[in-house]
Amino acid sequence: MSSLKYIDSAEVEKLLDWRVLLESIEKALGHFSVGKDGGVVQPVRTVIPVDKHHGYMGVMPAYSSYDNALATKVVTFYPENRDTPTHQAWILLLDPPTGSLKAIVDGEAITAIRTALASAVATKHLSNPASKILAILGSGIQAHSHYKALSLVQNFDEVRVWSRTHAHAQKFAQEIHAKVCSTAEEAVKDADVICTVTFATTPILHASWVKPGAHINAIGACVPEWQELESDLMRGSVVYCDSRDACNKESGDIIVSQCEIYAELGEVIMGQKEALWERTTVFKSVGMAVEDVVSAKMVYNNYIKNHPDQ
Ligand SMILES: NC(=O)c1ccc[n+]([C@@H]2O[C@H](COP(=O)([O-])OP(=O)(O)OC[C@H]3O[C@@H](n4cnc5c(N)ncnc54)[C@H](O)[C@@H]3O)[C@@H](O)[C@H]2O)c1
Ligand SMILES: O=C(O)[C@@H]1CCCCN1
Repeated sequence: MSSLKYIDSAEVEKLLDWRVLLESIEKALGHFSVGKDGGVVQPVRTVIPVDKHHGYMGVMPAYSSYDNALATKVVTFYPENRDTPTHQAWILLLDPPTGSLKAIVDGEAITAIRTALASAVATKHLSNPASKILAILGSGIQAHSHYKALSLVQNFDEVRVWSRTHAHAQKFAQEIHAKVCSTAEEAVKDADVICTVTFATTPILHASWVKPGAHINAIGACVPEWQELESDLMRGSVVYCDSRDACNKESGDIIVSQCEIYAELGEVIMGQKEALWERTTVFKSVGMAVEDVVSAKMVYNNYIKNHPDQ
C-alpha cells in the first residue's frame, strides 16, 4: 500500500501544466452540466461564516467517475487577512475504489489557477474572437492568475489594470507590462474582455461603462449579499455561470439583481446552449469542487511520476 503524501504549494505550482489543466477543466465543466450521465457528483458546498473573525470556511466535496478522482477541499477566505493569505485551502485526495486517503494537496495555488482557467474556458467560448483589449479590476492573486490564463486563449494588444489601492495596481501593471488606470471606468472603456477579481461588496462595474458585446468574467462576490457588478449590468447581459444551484445560493450578483441565468458554461461546452458572444456576456463563477478534484489528481499523478520510489 502506498504511503500518504503531503504535496506543498511550491510542488503544486511545479506539477501543474496550465494548458493541460485547461482542457481537463473544460471537460469537467461539461461533464458536470450533463447531470447524472456526466459522472460528476458535486453537491453545493457548505459555507459557514466565522463572524467573530470576519472569515468564512467552505467544504467542497466532489467525485468525477470520468477522471477516476474523489476529493474534498477545505477552503477558508478571510478578506481582512494581511500577512496571511486571504484564501487558504487543503485538498484531501481519496482513492475511489477503496475510499482511502492518498494525499493532502495544498489548495492555495490550485484555487488560484483552476479559477482562472475556468474563466479562460469561458472567455474562449463567450468573447468575441477578435477581442483586443483586456481590463482587469483587482490586483491580487486572481488578477495575476487571470492575466496568465486568459493569455492562453486570446492575443490581447492592450491590457489595463485598475485596483482600489493605486500603488498595488501600479506594481501589478509593471509586472505584466500593462497600462495602469486611475478609475475602473477608464480601465474598462472599450474593453472587449473584463475580469472582476476583487473582494468588493458593492458594485465596482457599471452597465453604462461597458461596451456592448464585451465579455465579463465576474469572479468575486461569492456571498449572497455581495455584488461586484451593478444589477442593471447583470439584467442587461446574457448570464452564464459555473453552477446554477451554487450561484442561486451564493452569488450576490445573481441573487440581488434577480437576473436570469441563461446557461451553465458546461452546457455551452456540450453544445446544449448557444455561445451568444455577439451580445454582452457575463460568466459568473463561484468555484466548483470538480475543478479542484481534477487539479489535485493531475498534481498527484505528476508527483508519482517524479517520485516513482515513494
Ligand atoms: N469564483 C471562484 O471560483 C473564486 C475562487 C477564488 C477566489 N474568488 C474570489 O475572487 C476575489 C479575489 O480573490 P483573490 O484571491 O485575488 O484575493 P486577494 O486578497 O489576493 O485580492 C483581493 C483584491 O480585491 C481588492 N479589494 C478588496 N476589497 C475591495 C473593495 N471593497 N473594492 C474593490 N477592491 C477590493 C484588493 O485590493 C485586491 O486587489 C475574491 O472575492 C475571492 O473570494 C473566487
Ligand atoms: O471555489 C473556491 O475555492 C472559492 C473560495 C472562496 C470563495 C469563492 N470560491
